[in-house]
Amino acid sequence: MSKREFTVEEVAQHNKEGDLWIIIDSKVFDISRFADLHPGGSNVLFAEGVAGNDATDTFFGLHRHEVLLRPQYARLQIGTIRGQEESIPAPIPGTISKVPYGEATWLVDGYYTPYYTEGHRRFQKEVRKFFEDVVKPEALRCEENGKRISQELVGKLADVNLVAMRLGPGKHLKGRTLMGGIVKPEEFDYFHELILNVEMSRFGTRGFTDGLLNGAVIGLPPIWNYGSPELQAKVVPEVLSGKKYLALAITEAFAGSDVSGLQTTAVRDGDYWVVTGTKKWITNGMFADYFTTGCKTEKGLTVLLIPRGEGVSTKPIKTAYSPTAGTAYVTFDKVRVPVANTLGPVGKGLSVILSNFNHERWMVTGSSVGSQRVVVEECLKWASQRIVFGKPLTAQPVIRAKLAAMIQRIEACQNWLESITHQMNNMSYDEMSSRLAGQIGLLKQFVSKSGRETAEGELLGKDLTDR
Ligand code: HEM
Repeated sequence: MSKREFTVEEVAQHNKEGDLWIIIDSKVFDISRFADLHPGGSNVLFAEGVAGNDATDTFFGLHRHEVLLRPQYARLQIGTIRGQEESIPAPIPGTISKVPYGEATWLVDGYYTPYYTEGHRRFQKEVRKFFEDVVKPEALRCEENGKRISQELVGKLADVNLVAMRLGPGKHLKGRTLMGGIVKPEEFDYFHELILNVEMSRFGTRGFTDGLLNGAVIGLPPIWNYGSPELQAKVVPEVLSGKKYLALAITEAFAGSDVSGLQTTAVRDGDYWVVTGTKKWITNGMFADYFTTGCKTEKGLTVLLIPRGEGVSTKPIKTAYSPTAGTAYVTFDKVRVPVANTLGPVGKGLSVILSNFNHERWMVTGSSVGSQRVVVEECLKWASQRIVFGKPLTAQPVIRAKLAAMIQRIEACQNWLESITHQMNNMSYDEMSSRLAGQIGLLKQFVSKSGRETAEGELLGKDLTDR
């Protein structure tokens, strides 16, 4: 950026086509050539009070601050106004938002928490930085172009042991360096994991967040909880190191949460199962090397680990979010799967699948809470900044009521989620399965509904409409 200094009078000379400067918050921009490319049209830039003038208020009434930070626009700045200082500093990536309700209370100065320690705070800082610096640029790109996560990024996730951490506390973390060593494996708890789930959802890239190896996160627990030691020794390291990809294949056109209605069938033939059927909405399925698959057998539901190979085919499903998630329709056509790939007892697949749902559902609520928090922050920022009818949007009571409803929802979700996370920290896997399944299921439903209502800016109940 140029260090040149100008006076207001000097800038005022440049107020015509081919020679157009403006001032935004003490910075001088030469927009002579940009004017024709301006997404808001060139006319507005030649208006009185804009061309050659200080257009700070007009600019911030129409644009997000981030516009000025984009490299193609930042380079339009040619200097600053002598004696003036910037009064609207750009948000610093990775730092705690100053927007009210823009962060969970435990991150805000002056508030207290019974759950998070200094260690969690250090971890959160590191994780936010990692996601901002390492993950965000690719997240934004892939969400847009629909391409799957790159092997290079997967390598970086493996370096910090991201997938291993996203599987929660446990023996699988032993001997691993977590996030550069900021937390010891034996200290890692569900609040650390919650921090990861929240932080990874802050870029508004919903498809990419699922593409960020969610298939492994939900598909691996049945392998290490129920797979043979040989199967675990082969598959777990491949997946955690990012060399192989995994997807959980339960849902079918015939059955979703109604797991007992699955129709994909596995029939024994010597040392093999022969699997035939289809699976739908399989996250990461397009690039998965293995499928943790729910099958119907003569003795009841059974879970099998099916490697991609002869008879396995995947095709993309068009979803409401980005194809970067790799959502697939999977077909198994007489696929021969070694009996050694059976996960858990034959006929006991329902409990293998259902016990896995708790963690998955809890994880989903964490990422939804992360996304909703960002929506609240963005809406508060924009509603304070955007001028309509000569006033900021926040001057309109209906907008304030919408914001209040959003805040009520996010705080309720956050607090319930933290309370359940605290229970998880103090329970065994089996206790969680028996005591928290109801709580977690209800929480997930509540948080998802809240997410939709917040995204649509719904008011709370009918209170206001009735009046
Ligand atoms: C360095 C100066 C400027 C840059 C880099 C810039 C850039 C942009 C960009 C990228 C957009 C697309 C929307 C967005 O991404 O937010 C936009 C829209 C717009 N800009 Fe600018 N702009 C500048 C100055 C101005 C000024 C001084 C005005 C004054 C009237 C203006 C008026 C508008 C309008 C009316 C729109 C359309 C907004 C809408 O559709 O809601 N811009 N501008």
